Amino acid sequence: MGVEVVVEGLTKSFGRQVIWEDVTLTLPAGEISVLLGPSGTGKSVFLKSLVGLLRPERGHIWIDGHDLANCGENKLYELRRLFGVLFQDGALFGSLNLFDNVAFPLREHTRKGETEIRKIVMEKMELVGLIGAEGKLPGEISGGMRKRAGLARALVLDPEIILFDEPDSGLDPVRTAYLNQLIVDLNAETEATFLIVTHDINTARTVPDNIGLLFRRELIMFGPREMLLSSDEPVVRQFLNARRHGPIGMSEEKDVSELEAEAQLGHDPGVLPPIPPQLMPSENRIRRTQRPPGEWLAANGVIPPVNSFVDDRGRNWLEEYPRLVAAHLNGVP
Ligand SMILES: Nc1ncnc2c1ncn2[C@@H]1O[C@H](COP(=O)(O)OP(=O)(O)OP(=O)(O)O)[C@@H](O)[C@H]1O
Repeated sequence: MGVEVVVEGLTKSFGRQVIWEDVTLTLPAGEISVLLGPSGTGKSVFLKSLVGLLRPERGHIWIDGHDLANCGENKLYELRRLFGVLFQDGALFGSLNLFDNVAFPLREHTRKGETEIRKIVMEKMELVGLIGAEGKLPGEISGGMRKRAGLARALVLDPEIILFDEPDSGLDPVRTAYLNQLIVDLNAETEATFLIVTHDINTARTVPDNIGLLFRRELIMFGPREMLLSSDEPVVRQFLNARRHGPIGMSEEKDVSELEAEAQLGHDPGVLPPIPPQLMPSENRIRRTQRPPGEWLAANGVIPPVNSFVDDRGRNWLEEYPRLVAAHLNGVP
């Protein structure tokens, strides 16, 4: 089971440029969270801060009772081993084949022998669907395969927390759909705590248990998927509807006069589309941390847009989900 990550009052600046201030959130153990935000709002800086590659000025990152933001180098080294990170381009060594790339952390950080290393590498290659490609160099394979190889390498030390920096960048929509399914399946399999930075709205709407949004140097909102997907907050609606109209401007936030001019022209960030069902693991499995659809909405008295939770086969997951759970309890595969 993954570990909980509690971020408290975190602030990061470079010189006089404040990137974000007073960020507070909890990544619940074993759950999938997504972090959204316009370009340049510091999402990558946030991921790097979580693994201790950057040191924030203020605040805490609590993991297993240790404050990663304020600990010494030895403790930091130990805590870092809880993490697996998938960097944007896979961050593979160009001169090593995929096998050696994936084996690298094992050879570097463990005393395991080559037989055991081979067993672990092949197991992870199989998880990401790369069996047969071990001998290829990163330059000989597609971007999607490089991402999967990067993912196999991120998994190789059995991390409790996995960070994904734009796993879908540069992928076509079909490959993105495959990768999203792989992410959900991996979460079911490993039960690690996941944090995904993405610009892909479909990924954000269907994959996570929780969504956060960075804007104006702060975390505007962080909470259950259904909370964000039913939010009235203009910046949330603008982002999730991918609209020009709303507080987010071309390169920075719009000022009050620009927003007033938009309002006079009747432009707004758009109405909320139906909440899609959450992507389920393959083979009708249920993730241990999965919340039933509609749970947050019902608990908070929020009525979702019509046609929410209906999938492309016309099945309503408010009815389908309890059936699936009942089938599991009865041992039906
Ligand atoms: N090491 C650094 N030194 C100085 N400034 C930095 C450093 N790393 C990042 N920045 C600045 O921090 C800001 C946030 O960058 P970051 O890459 O985290 O944004 P992002 O939200 O991930 O953007 P994108 O969505 O475009 O990938 C940028 O203005 C960037 O120039």
